Amino acid sequence: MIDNLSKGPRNAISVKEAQQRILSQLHLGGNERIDLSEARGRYLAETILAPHPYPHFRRAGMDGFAIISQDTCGAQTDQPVWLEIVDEIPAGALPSISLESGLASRIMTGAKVPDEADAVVMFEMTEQIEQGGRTTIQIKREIEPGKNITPIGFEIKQDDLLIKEGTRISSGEISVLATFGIHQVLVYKKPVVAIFSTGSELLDIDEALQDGKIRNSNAYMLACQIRDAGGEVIILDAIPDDLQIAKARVTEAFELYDMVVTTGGVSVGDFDIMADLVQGEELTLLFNKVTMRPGSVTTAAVRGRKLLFALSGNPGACFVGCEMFVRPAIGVMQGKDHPFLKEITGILATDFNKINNFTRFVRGHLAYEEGQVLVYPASLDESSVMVTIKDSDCLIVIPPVSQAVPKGQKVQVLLLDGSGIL
Ligand SMILES: Nc1nc2c(c(=O)[nH]1)N[C@H]1C(S)=C(S)[C@@H](COP(=O)(O)OP(=O)(O)OC[C@H]3O[C@@H](n4cnc5c(N)ncnc54)[C@H](O)[C@@H]3O)O[C@H]1N2
Ligand code: MOO
Ligand SMILES: [Mg+2]
Repeated sequence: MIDNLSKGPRNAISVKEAQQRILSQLHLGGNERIDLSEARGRYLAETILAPHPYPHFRRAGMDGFAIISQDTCGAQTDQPVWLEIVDEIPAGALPSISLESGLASRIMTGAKVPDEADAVVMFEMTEQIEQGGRTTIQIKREIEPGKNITPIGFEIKQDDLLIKEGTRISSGEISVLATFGIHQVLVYKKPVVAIFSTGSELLDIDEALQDGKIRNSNAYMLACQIRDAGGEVIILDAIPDDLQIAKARVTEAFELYDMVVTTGGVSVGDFDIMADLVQGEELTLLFNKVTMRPGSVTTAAVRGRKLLFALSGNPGACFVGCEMFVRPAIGVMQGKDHPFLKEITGILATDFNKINNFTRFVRGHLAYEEGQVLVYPASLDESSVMVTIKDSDCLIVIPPVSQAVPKGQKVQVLLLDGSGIL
């Protein structure tokens, strides 16, 4: 007879407690210097201060004329002032003439303003007239000092904090770094995560369907989630339901990679080998039951400084387990300050009738209606259901309740990638 108790006792702990146990094991990964053009999505491993102010010269904000504003004192429609144009300054060039009262320089947007000028008047506010071999402009109103000039350091002063260590690099950060000539950056190495699926029922995605078997969708779903979280993925061949083979393969993966994520075989079934594997002496179990649904059987263990996440085989549970535990772990290893899914408050758009004794993370989608964030639970939300993951941009948190949660109730909502408001 097969002894299910060999899978060891299961003491359910809360999601928060499970996350804390994981955090306590995590350490920052190594770092590497890479080209800025390769840095999108990476996490900075250094804090960067501004090496110079930005802009670093007084910059014209309009195409027009650099002038001394005092010269326009008293100017009005019937009493224009006349200034002589003595220079032309394209962007990238330097003024070649010092301005004095009565003189103006043509200047283009982005060009350095002559030191003596304190305003730029745009072309449209002037009239150019040739008289006596001189080119002059007529200005019919007073121009205030500073007009259309961006002062030195307007955006950033020298030594200002540019980007803090642990920041994820996206277009805005790339723009800042490029501006300051920081063409290479120190970033955390991406943790290399091995993905194993377990289950003798699994076919690879290019195999023909067979009766009783299914294609291994979880490995590819997980690979996507892990890459989104900033990890590098190695999808390893699926493991049949054989404890000795699984042990050998997982041990090998620990030697080669920074983290191991498995899917399937963590429940109490006769062939649920992961539940036994995490009880082995090389591993220290962190938890094997969490008061959440889906994903109650989510299991985590540590070997040396490396983590093993044994996620459920049920696609819904596998997805949620990865979002709640694997994603934050990868974030922390790259110095991310707030590694957990972002949380907002939303309003439940339909009744939620399932009674739970565990906290439920219900797949759903957000809608903005009349200034409010409404959340719609997915029609099919069981742990085993795969198809509604693609329609979800959030997880609706339904705490343990003994009654249905009515439409209109405020609920906590965790935002998934693609919610558009991350
Ligand atoms: N007697 C009990 N049975 C079950 C319990 C329980 O408490 N007592 N828990 C149920 C819950 S809840 C879940 S969740 C599942 C967890 O199952 P496992 O993690 O052991 O996963 P498997 O048994 O290997 O597979 C479950 C399901 O998922 C399919 N699967 C597995 N791997 C993949 C994959 N890579 N891609 C797509 N689908 C996959 C597998 O074929 C099964 O249908 O246990 C319940 N049972
Ligand atoms: O572990 Mo199961 O997903 O709780 O439903
Ligand atoms: Mg099972």
